[in-house]
Order: sequence, then C-alpha cells, then structure tokens
Amino acid sequence: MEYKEPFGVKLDFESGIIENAKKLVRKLSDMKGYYVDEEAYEKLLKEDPIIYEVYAVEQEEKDGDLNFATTVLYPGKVGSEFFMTKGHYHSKADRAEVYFALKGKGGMLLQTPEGEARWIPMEPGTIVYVPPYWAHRTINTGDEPFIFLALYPADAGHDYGTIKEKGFSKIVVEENGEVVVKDNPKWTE
Ligand SMILES: O=P(O)(O)OC[C@H]1O[C@](O)(CO)[C@@H](O)[C@@H]1O
Ligand SMILES: [Fe+2]
Repeated sequence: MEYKEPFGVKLDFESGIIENAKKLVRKLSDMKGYYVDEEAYEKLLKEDPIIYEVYAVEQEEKDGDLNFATTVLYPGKVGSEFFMTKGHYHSKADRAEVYFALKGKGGMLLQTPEGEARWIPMEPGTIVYVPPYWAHRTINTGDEPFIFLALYPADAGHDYGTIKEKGFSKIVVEENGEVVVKDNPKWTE
C-alpha cells in the first residue's frame, strides 16, 4: 500500500491566505449575468473589481479524499445586490460540504434543485453544514472582507452551469441600510 504523506499548512487569519495554496481570482468580468441589475453591472465593469479570491488545497478527484479552501470575498454591491460568489451545485450532487466563517460578516444562500432556498447568516465562528444536493453561494453583507474556510470531498466537483443560467430563487440586497433576502425577479422555475 502506498500512503499519501500527511501535511500541515498555515492559514493566516488576517488575510485568509493559506500558504502554498492554488490562488484563483474572480473579477466582476468573470460574473456576467450573475447580478440582477445589468445596468449597474455594466457601469461597475469599467473598474472591474476583484469580487473574491480563493486559496485552495486540492487533491486528485478521488472518492474518500478531502479538499479545503479559503475564500476572501470583498465588500461591495452591484446596484443594491451584495458581492457574492458564483455559487454551484456539486458535480457529484450528493456530496456535502462544511464552511467555517473566519472574518467579516455575510451569509450563505442555499437552494434545492426545486428552488427551495435558505439563508444562513455567518459571522466569525459560524459553521455551516451544506447537505448533499443543495447549491450554495456566499455573500458579503458587511464592509470588510468576508473570509471563510470550506472543506469538501475531493470528488465533489463544481457544477456552475445551472446557477449561471437560472441564478438562485432569492437575492440578497441592501434596502434602507438593512440586509434583505428577497425573491429574485428574474427567477423562473
Ligand atoms: O466555487 P464558487 O461558487 O465560485 O465559490 C468559491 C468557494 O466555494 C468552493 O468552490 C467550495 O464550495 C471553494 O473552492 C471556495 O471556497
Ligand atoms: Fe461546494
């Protein structure tokens, strides 16, 4: 039997950076069609801000192994809609995931394939269990970077297609200084 080598890596709680991790950057231009207010999207595209960065430590896509990644999700809004991750189902849809909030303020929007949605607020110390089959997207509702760690099966994979096409049934916006979760006007079953 060939055993993999165990290892420890350092996560910097301030920056969210995991040493030697693979870095992925998502800018606004990578998220066309994701935000409801297209006019606000086009306007902000001139600056093309970084929406989030991911620091991932991933293994081969094998049953039984685990990946982990931090995400640094920046504060901001497109129109009234808070900056968010793309969101995805898992390619192997029955794979679960755990998120652990480290810094800042935000939450997770989850959704079943039938469009049943849940909003779970997150602050440092919040652990979120993402059950099998639920799509998940994180959202920064604060004014500093929202940083969290995710742990997920190495063979889970990312299915971005469905969310890219249809979005979530709910959106998270600021209304009169309040965080409001409301129906997505563009949602169709
Ligand atoms: O993959 P998305 O939807 O862009 O969101 C980024 C975060 O989600 C993960 O894909 C895990 O679910 C991580 O790689 C990262 O923490
Ligand atoms: Fe995931």
